[in-house]
Amino acid sequence: MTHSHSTKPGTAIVTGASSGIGKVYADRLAARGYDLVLVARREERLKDIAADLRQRYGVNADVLVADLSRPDGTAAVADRLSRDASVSLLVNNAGFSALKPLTNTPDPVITDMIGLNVTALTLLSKAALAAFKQRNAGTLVNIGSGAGFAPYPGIPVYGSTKAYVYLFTQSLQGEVEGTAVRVQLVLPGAVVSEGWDVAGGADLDPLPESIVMTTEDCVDAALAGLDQGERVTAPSLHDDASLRDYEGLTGRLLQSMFDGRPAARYRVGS
Ligand SMILES: NC(=O)C1=CN([C@@H]2O[C@H](COP(=O)(O)OP(=O)(O)OC[C@H]3O[C@@H](n4cnc5c(N)ncnc54)[C@H](OP(=O)(O)O)[C@@H]3O)[C@@H](O)[C@H]2O)C=CC1
Ligand SMILES: CC(=O)[C@H](N)C(=O)O
Repeated sequence: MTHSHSTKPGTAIVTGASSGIGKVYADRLAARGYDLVLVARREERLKDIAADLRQRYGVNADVLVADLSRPDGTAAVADRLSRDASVSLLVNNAGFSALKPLTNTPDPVITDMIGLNVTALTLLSKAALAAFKQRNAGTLVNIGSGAGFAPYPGIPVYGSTKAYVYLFTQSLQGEVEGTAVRVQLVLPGAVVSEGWDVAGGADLDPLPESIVMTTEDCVDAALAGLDQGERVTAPSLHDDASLRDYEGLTGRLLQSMFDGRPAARYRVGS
Protein backbone atom coordinates (compact mmCIF):
# COMPACT_ATOMS: atom_id res chain seq x y z
CA MET A 1 0.00 0.00 0.00
CA THR A 2 1.34 3.45 -0.84
CA HIS A 3 0.36 6.59 1.04
CA SER A 4 -2.18 8.95 -0.41
CA HIS A 5 -0.71 12.29 0.76
CA SER A 6 -0.05 14.77 -1.99
CA THR A 7 2.49 16.78 0.02
CA LYS A 8 5.05 14.81 1.96
CA PRO A 9 5.04 15.44 5.71
CA GLY A 10 8.83 15.14 5.88
CA THR A 11 11.05 12.75 7.79
CA ALA A 12 10.33 11.30 11.21
CA ILE A 13 13.12 10.06 13.46
CA VAL A 14 11.87 7.38 15.84
CA THR A 15 14.20 6.21 18.60
CA GLY A 16 13.66 2.71 19.91
CA ALA A 17 12.07 1.69 16.61
CA SER A 18 13.22 -1.94 16.76
CA SER A 19 10.36 -3.11 18.97
CA GLY A 20 7.26 -2.25 20.96
CA ILE A 21 5.81 1.25 20.91
CA GLY A 22 8.56 2.66 18.66
CA LYS A 23 8.04 -0.01 16.02
CA VAL A 24 4.33 0.80 15.86
CA TYR A 25 5.09 4.54 15.66
CA ALA A 26 7.32 3.81 12.67
CA ASP A 27 4.53 1.88 11.00
CA ARG A 28 1.83 4.48 11.65
CA LEU A 29 4.03 7.39 10.57
CA ALA A 30 5.02 5.58 7.37
CA ALA A 31 1.31 5.04 6.73
CA ARG A 32 0.91 8.83 7.03
CA GLY A 33 3.59 9.29 4.36
CA TYR A 34 6.59 10.17 6.53
CA ASP A 35 10.03 9.03 5.49
CA LEU A 36 11.66 7.35 8.45
CA VAL A 37 14.96 7.24 10.30
CA LEU A 38 14.82 4.22 12.57
CA VAL A 39 17.14 4.35 15.58
CA ALA A 40 18.09 1.55 17.99
CA ARG A 41 20.97 -0.86 18.68
CA ARG A 42 19.72 -4.04 16.94
CA GLU A 43 20.69 -3.45 13.33
CA GLU A 44 19.16 -6.57 11.77
CA ARG A 45 15.76 -5.83 13.25
CA LEU A 46 15.89 -2.23 12.08
CA LYS A 47 16.87 -3.31 8.57
CA ASP A 48 13.95 -5.75 8.39
CA ILE A 49 11.51 -3.12 9.66
CA ALA A 50 12.86 -0.51 7.21
CA ALA A 51 12.54 -2.92 4.28
CA ASP A 52 8.98 -3.75 5.30
CA LEU A 53 8.01 -0.06 5.55
CA ARG A 54 9.53 0.75 2.16
CA GLN A 55 7.71 -2.13 0.59
CA ARG A 56 4.31 -1.52 2.20
CA TYR A 57 4.16 2.28 2.14
CA GLY A 58 6.61 3.35 -0.57
CA VAL A 59 8.48 5.66 1.83
CA ASN A 60 12.22 6.06 2.40
CA ALA A 61 13.39 4.36 5.57
CA ASP A 62 16.96 4.73 6.85
CA VAL A 63 18.53 2.77 9.66
CA LEU A 64 20.68 4.58 12.21
CA VAL A 65 22.29 2.14 14.61
CA ALA A 66 23.10 3.95 17.84
CA ASP A 67 23.44 3.16 21.52
CA LEU A 68 21.72 6.19 23.04
CA SER A 69 23.04 5.52 26.51
CA ARG A 70 26.45 6.49 25.07
CA PRO A 71 27.45 10.05 24.10
CA ASP A 72 28.59 9.04 20.59
CA GLY A 73 25.26 7.32 19.89
CA THR A 74 23.27 10.36 20.95
CA ALA A 75 25.61 12.67 19.00
CA ALA A 76 25.02 10.68 15.81
CA VAL A 77 21.25 11.20 16.04
CA ALA A 78 21.63 14.86 17.08
CA ASP A 79 23.86 15.36 14.05
CA ARG A 80 21.19 13.92 11.75
CA LEU A 81 18.64 16.27 13.33
CA SER A 82 20.82 19.32 12.73
CA ARG A 83 21.95 18.42 9.22
CA ASP A 84 18.78 17.03 7.66
CA ALA A 85 16.28 19.83 7.01
CA SER A 86 13.63 17.30 5.97
CA VAL A 87 13.27 16.10 9.57
CA SER A 88 9.91 17.38 10.80
CA LEU A 89 9.19 14.98 13.66
CA LEU A 90 11.22 13.37 16.43
CA VAL A 91 9.72 10.65 18.60
CA ASN A 92 11.93 10.29 21.67
CA ASN A 93 10.70 6.82 22.53
CA ALA A 94 13.77 4.69 23.40
CA GLY A 95 13.81 3.88 27.08
CA PHE A 96 14.13 0.99 29.46
CA SER A 97 13.12 0.02 32.94
CA ALA A 98 14.64 -2.18 35.65
CA LEU A 99 12.33 -3.64 38.21
CA LYS A 100 14.64 -3.66 41.22
CA PRO A 101 15.09 -1.86 44.52
CA LEU A 102 17.90 0.69 44.25
CA THR A 103 20.44 -1.29 46.29
CA ASN A 104 19.95 -4.35 44.03
CA THR A 105 20.40 -2.37 40.81
CA PRO A 106 23.93 -2.60 39.37
CA ASP A 107 25.61 0.79 38.85
CA PRO A 108 25.96 0.36 35.05
CA VAL A 109 22.22 -0.32 34.77
CA ILE A 110 21.48 2.89 36.69
CA THR A 111 23.83 5.00 34.60
CA ASP A 112 22.61 3.48 31.33
CA MET A 113 18.98 4.05 32.31
CA ILE A 114 19.57 7.67 33.23
CA GLY A 115 21.79 8.04 30.15
CA LEU A 116 19.03 6.78 27.85
CA ASN A 117 15.77 7.87 29.52
CA VAL A 118 17.05 11.29 30.64
CA THR A 119 20.30 12.44 29.03
CA ALA A 120 19.70 11.21 25.47
CA LEU A 121 16.08 12.41 25.53
CA THR A 122 17.25 15.83 26.74
CA LEU A 123 20.04 16.24 24.19
CA LEU A 124 17.89 15.03 21.31
CA SER A 125 15.05 17.35 22.39
CA LYS A 126 17.57 20.19 22.33
CA ALA A 127 18.86 19.30 18.86
CA ALA A 128 15.30 18.92 17.56
CA LEU A 129 14.03 22.19 18.99
CA ALA A 130 17.09 24.09 17.74
CA ALA A 131 16.37 22.87 14.20
CA PHE A 132 12.59 23.20 14.41
CA LYS A 133 12.63 26.71 15.92
CA GLN A 134 14.94 27.89 13.17
CA ARG A 135 12.40 26.67 10.58
CA ASN A 136 9.39 27.53 12.76
CA ALA A 137 8.06 24.05 12.02
CA GLY A 138 8.35 20.58 13.47
CA THR A 139 7.01 18.33 16.19
CA LEU A 140 8.74 16.77 19.16
CA VAL A 141 7.08 13.82 20.89
CA ASN A 142 8.52 12.64 24.20
CA ILE A 143 7.40 9.34 25.70
CA GLY A 144 7.05 9.51 29.46
CA SER A 145 5.02 7.09 31.57
CA GLY A 146 2.13 6.97 33.99
CA ALA A 147 4.80 5.58 36.33
CA GLY A 148 6.30 9.08 36.57
CA PHE A 149 3.44 10.52 38.62
CA ALA A 150 4.17 8.90 41.98
CA PRO A 151 6.64 6.46 43.53
CA TYR A 152 5.83 2.95 42.33
CA PRO A 153 7.28 -0.02 44.20
CA GLY A 154 10.37 -1.57 42.61
CA ILE A 155 11.17 1.05 39.98
CA PRO A 156 12.85 3.89 41.92
CA VAL A 157 15.16 4.93 39.08
CA TYR A 158 12.84 4.24 36.15
CA GLY A 159 9.87 6.06 37.70
CA SER A 160 12.09 9.03 38.50
CA THR A 161 13.46 9.21 34.96
CA LYS A 162 9.86 9.40 33.75
CA ALA A 163 9.03 12.10 36.33
CA TYR A 164 11.90 14.02 34.71
CA VAL A 165 10.39 13.51 31.25
CA TYR A 166 7.08 14.89 32.57
CA LEU A 167 8.54 18.14 33.95
CA PHE A 168 11.14 18.56 31.23
CA THR A 169 8.71 18.16 28.34
CA GLN A 170 6.18 20.52 29.86
CA SER A 171 8.97 23.08 30.35
CA LEU A 172 9.78 22.82 26.65
CA GLN A 173 6.17 23.58 25.79
CA GLY A 174 6.76 26.98 27.37
CA GLU A 175 9.85 27.45 25.19
CA VAL A 176 7.91 26.95 21.94
CA GLU A 177 4.90 29.05 22.86
CA GLY A 178 4.07 31.53 20.11
CA THR A 179 5.85 29.42 17.47
CA ALA A 180 4.53 26.79 15.09
CA VAL A 181 6.73 24.14 16.73
CA ARG A 182 4.80 21.53 18.71
CA VAL A 183 5.81 19.48 21.72
CA GLN A 184 3.68 16.55 22.83
CA LEU A 185 4.14 14.55 26.01
CA VAL A 186 2.79 11.00 25.81
CA LEU A 187 2.12 9.09 29.03
CA PRO A 188 1.38 5.41 28.38
CA GLY A 189 0.11 3.17 31.17
CA ALA A 190 0.95 -0.55 31.02
CA VAL A 191 1.56 -1.58 27.42
CA VAL A 192 2.36 -5.08 26.11
CA SER A 193 5.99 -5.00 24.93
CA GLU A 194 9.40 -6.56 25.33
CA GLY A 195 10.10 -3.72 27.74
CA TRP A 196 8.69 -5.84 30.54
CA ASP A 197 11.23 -8.63 29.83
CA VAL A 198 14.02 -6.07 29.63
CA ALA A 199 12.91 -4.73 33.03
CA GLY A 200 13.70 -8.18 34.47
CA GLY A 201 11.41 -9.49 37.16
CA ALA A 202 8.55 -7.57 35.62
CA ASP A 203 5.73 -9.69 34.37
CA LEU A 204 2.59 -8.52 32.61
CA ASP A 205 0.90 -11.91 32.96
CA PRO A 206 -0.39 -11.45 36.54
CA LEU A 207 -1.83 -8.05 35.64
CA PRO A 208 -5.56 -8.05 34.88
CA GLU A 209 -5.98 -7.96 31.10
CA SER A 210 -8.26 -4.96 31.51
CA ILE A 211 -5.40 -2.66 32.60
CA VAL A 212 -2.93 -3.60 29.86
CA MET A 213 -3.01 -1.91 26.44
CA THR A 214 -1.70 -3.09 23.07
CA THR A 215 1.12 -1.13 21.46
CA GLU A 216 -1.18 -0.44 18.50
CA ASP A 217 -3.93 1.10 20.66
CA CYS A 218 -1.33 3.09 22.60
CA VAL A 219 0.26 4.62 19.49
CA ASP A 220 -3.05 5.18 17.68
CA ALA A 221 -4.39 7.03 20.73
CA ALA A 222 -1.16 9.04 21.03
CA LEU A 223 -1.40 10.09 17.38
CA ALA A 224 -5.10 10.92 17.78
CA GLY A 225 -4.10 13.16 20.71
CA LEU A 226 -1.46 14.81 18.52
CA ASP A 227 -4.01 15.37 15.75
CA GLN A 228 -6.36 16.93 18.30
CA GLY A 229 -3.64 19.37 19.36
CA GLU A 230 -3.16 17.88 22.84
CA ARG A 231 0.00 18.87 24.71
CA VAL A 232 -0.25 15.91 27.07
CA THR A 233 -1.74 12.63 25.89
CA ALA A 234 -2.42 9.80 28.31
CA PRO A 235 -3.83 6.97 26.17
CA SER A 236 -5.31 5.00 29.07
CA LEU A 237 -6.58 7.90 31.19
CA HIS A 238 -10.34 8.06 30.79
CA ASP A 239 -10.93 10.92 33.22
CA ASP A 240 -8.76 13.62 31.67
CA ALA A 241 -10.13 16.14 34.17
CA SER A 242 -7.88 14.50 36.78
CA LEU A 243 -4.84 15.41 34.69
CA ARG A 244 -5.96 19.04 34.51
CA ASP A 245 -6.61 19.01 38.29
CA TYR A 246 -3.12 17.60 38.84
CA GLU A 247 -1.55 20.27 36.65
CA GLY A 248 -3.55 22.97 38.44
CA LEU A 249 -2.62 21.66 41.89
CA THR A 250 1.10 21.26 41.12
CA GLY A 251 1.14 24.75 39.55
CA ARG A 252 -0.37 26.23 42.72
CA LEU A 253 2.01 24.22 44.91
CA LEU A 254 4.95 25.57 42.93
CA GLN A 255 3.81 29.13 43.60
CA SER A 256 3.25 28.43 47.32
CA MET A 257 6.77 27.03 47.73
CA PHE A 258 8.23 30.51 47.47
CA ASP A 259 7.77 32.47 50.70
CA GLY A 260 10.50 34.09 52.77
CA ARG A 261 8.79 33.26 56.06
CA PRO A 262 9.21 29.77 57.56
CA ALA A 263 5.83 28.06 57.89
CA ALA A 264 4.17 28.62 61.29
CA ARG A 265 4.27 24.90 62.18
CA TYR A 266 8.08 25.08 62.46
CA ARG A 267 7.85 27.84 65.07
CA VAL A 268 11.14 29.33 63.81
CA GLY A 269 11.81 32.71 65.48
CA SER A 270 8.75 32.46 67.79
N1 LIG B 1 5.55 -0.89 27.90
C1 LIG B 1 5.05 -0.12 28.84
O1 LIG B 1 4.25 -0.59 29.68
C2 LIG B 1 5.40 1.30 28.90
C3 LIG B 1 6.45 1.84 28.19
N2 LIG B 1 6.75 3.16 28.30
C4 LIG B 1 7.86 3.75 27.58
O2 LIG B 1 7.71 3.51 26.20
C5 LIG B 1 8.98 3.53 25.56
C6 LIG B 1 9.11 2.31 24.66
O3 LIG B 1 9.09 1.16 25.49
P1 LIG B 1 8.50 -0.24 25.02
O4 LIG B 1 8.07 -0.18 23.62
O5 LIG B 1 7.56 -0.68 26.05
O6 LIG B 1 9.80 -1.16 25.20
P2 LIG B 1 10.65 -2.06 24.20
O7 LIG B 1 11.66 -2.73 25.06
O8 LIG B 1 9.75 -2.90 23.36
O9 LIG B 1 11.33 -0.99 23.25
C7 LIG B 1 12.42 -0.20 23.68
C8 LIG B 1 13.13 0.31 22.46
O10 LIG B 1 14.22 1.14 22.90
C9 LIG B 1 15.42 0.69 22.27
N3 LIG B 1 16.56 0.90 23.14
C10 LIG B 1 16.77 0.36 24.37
N4 LIG B 1 17.96 0.74 24.84
C11 LIG B 1 18.54 1.52 23.88
C12 LIG B 1 19.77 2.19 23.76
N5 LIG B 1 20.69 2.15 24.74
N6 LIG B 1 20.02 2.90 22.65
C13 LIG B 1 19.11 2.95 21.63
N7 LIG B 1 17.91 2.34 21.70
C14 LIG B 1 17.63 1.63 22.80
C15 LIG B 1 15.19 -0.79 21.99
O11 LIG B 1 15.96 -1.22 20.88
P3 LIG B 1 17.38 -1.98 20.93
O12 LIG B 1 17.32 -2.95 22.06
O13 LIG B 1 17.45 -2.61 19.58
O14 LIG B 1 18.41 -0.92 21.13
C16 LIG B 1 13.72 -0.79 21.61
O15 LIG B 1 13.59 -0.46 20.25
C17 LIG B 1 10.02 3.60 26.67
O16 LIG B 1 10.46 4.93 26.83
C18 LIG B 1 9.22 3.16 27.90
O17 LIG B 1 9.75 3.69 29.08
C19 LIG B 1 6.01 3.99 29.09
C20 LIG B 1 4.97 3.52 29.80
C21 LIG B 1 4.57 2.15 29.75
C1 LIG C 1 6.56 -0.13 35.05
C2 LIG C 1 7.32 -0.13 33.77
O1 LIG C 1 8.47 -0.43 33.77
C3 LIG C 1 6.62 0.25 32.50
N1 LIG C 1 7.53 0.28 31.41
C4 LIG C 1 5.91 1.56 32.67
O2 LIG C 1 6.43 2.61 32.27
O3 LIG C 1 4.81 1.56 33.27
